Amino acid sequence: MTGPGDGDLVLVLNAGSSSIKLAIFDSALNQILSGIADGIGGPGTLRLDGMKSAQDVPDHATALHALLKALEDQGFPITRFRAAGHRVVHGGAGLTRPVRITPDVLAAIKACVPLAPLHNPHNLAAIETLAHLAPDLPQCACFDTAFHATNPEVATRYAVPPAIAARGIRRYGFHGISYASLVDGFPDRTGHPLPARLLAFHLGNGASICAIRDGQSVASTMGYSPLDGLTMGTRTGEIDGNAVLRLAEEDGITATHHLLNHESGLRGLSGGLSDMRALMQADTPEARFAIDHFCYWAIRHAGSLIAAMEGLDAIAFTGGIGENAALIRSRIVEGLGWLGARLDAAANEAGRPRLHSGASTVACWTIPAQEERRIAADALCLLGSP
Ligand SMILES: Nc1ncnc2c1ncn2[C@@H]1O[C@H](COP(=O)(O)OP(=O)(O)O)[C@@H](O)[C@H]1O
Ligand SMILES: CC(=O)OP(=O)(O)O
Ligand SMILES: [Mg+2]
Repeated sequence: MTGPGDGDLVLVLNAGSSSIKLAIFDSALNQILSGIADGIGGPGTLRLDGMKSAQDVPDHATALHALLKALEDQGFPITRFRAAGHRVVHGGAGLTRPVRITPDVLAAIKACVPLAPLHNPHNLAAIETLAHLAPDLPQCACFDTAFHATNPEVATRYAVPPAIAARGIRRYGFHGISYASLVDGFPDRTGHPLPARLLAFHLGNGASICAIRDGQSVASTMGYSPLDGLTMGTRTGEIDGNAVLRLAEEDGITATHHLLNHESGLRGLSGGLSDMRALMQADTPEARFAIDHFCYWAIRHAGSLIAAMEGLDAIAFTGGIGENAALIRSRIVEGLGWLGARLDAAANEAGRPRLHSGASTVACWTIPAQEERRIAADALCLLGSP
């Protein structure tokens, strides 16, 4: 089947820890279609351009195949695309720009699997599935770590001897495609130029904060892997290395890995719920404590990042929680009230772009994450004119 735009369509796949998002763009970056499989690991849903179907999505492979089948049913078989672009969460120290996928790049992404165990395997699986279905399709990768390549060494270095740092034991930072798209989209969304000191909260299943100074990342709450920093859906966030060593000694490495990455965070605190929407509806003391913990640590880490960029001009919220959960935004901004941040309650409830009241000395915004558009733009840039 052919149609308008054939030959210039780019398919973007964004595999997160609990969802796979998909989008199709033409060469002018118009979004032609979007889809998502979410709730992976349980009774999830599949949506393609608003059409929703409940579907059991036990794992990422099932979700990806279901999405590709739904695309084909809509007249978009894989052969219709000029290229595919992927979000790849960990690019290590070497992959700091978007790249065409080659065997060497694939090997470098594989080498980063231990650093992002909840993500890189799914990103790789998406690349390999498409390569199997369409061996001639050019594929590109954009890296969540890349935006943080501008962090000063003092921010990325752990206080370990040089030989250990040389083994790649350092902070990288993640959600960089989201932050890069936030920087790009800020003026259009807000009607204001990018402020000098912007604190960006990417709050989704994974969550982080980034200090953005003059458009560049100077510090992030995430470290060596996407486990560090804030309390997350199923990840601990910051935890003392000696506590990890004790758990590994007593329970073994596999069990400890599973505990820290899959059974902790909101899920561990609440006794089973990792999803913020579900937690906000569950009126139990455990659910309330999990929400308190999430907000408290977001506020505490925010303080550290504000210090790293020597003050604050504006705050931006993005990601599934940041864009949709008015309660969480208001709790976090209240916690930063000592800086002069004040919300307009009605604007916050309505999830408007501008959230701050006239009395606020800090501007507060919601900015939808546009990871897929950014990946498509980078892929088109790499491919050049058709
Ligand atoms: N209306 C809403 N209210 C509260 N939380 C929401 C809402 N919509 C989505 N979320 C939360 O956003 C999180 C998922 O964010 P998302 O950025 O899509 O995840 P991922 O990290 O998998 O990309 C979940 O905790 C979900 O409950
Ligand atoms: C890096 C990361 O945590 O990604 P996600 O929020 O998609 O899980
Ligand atoms: Mg995400």
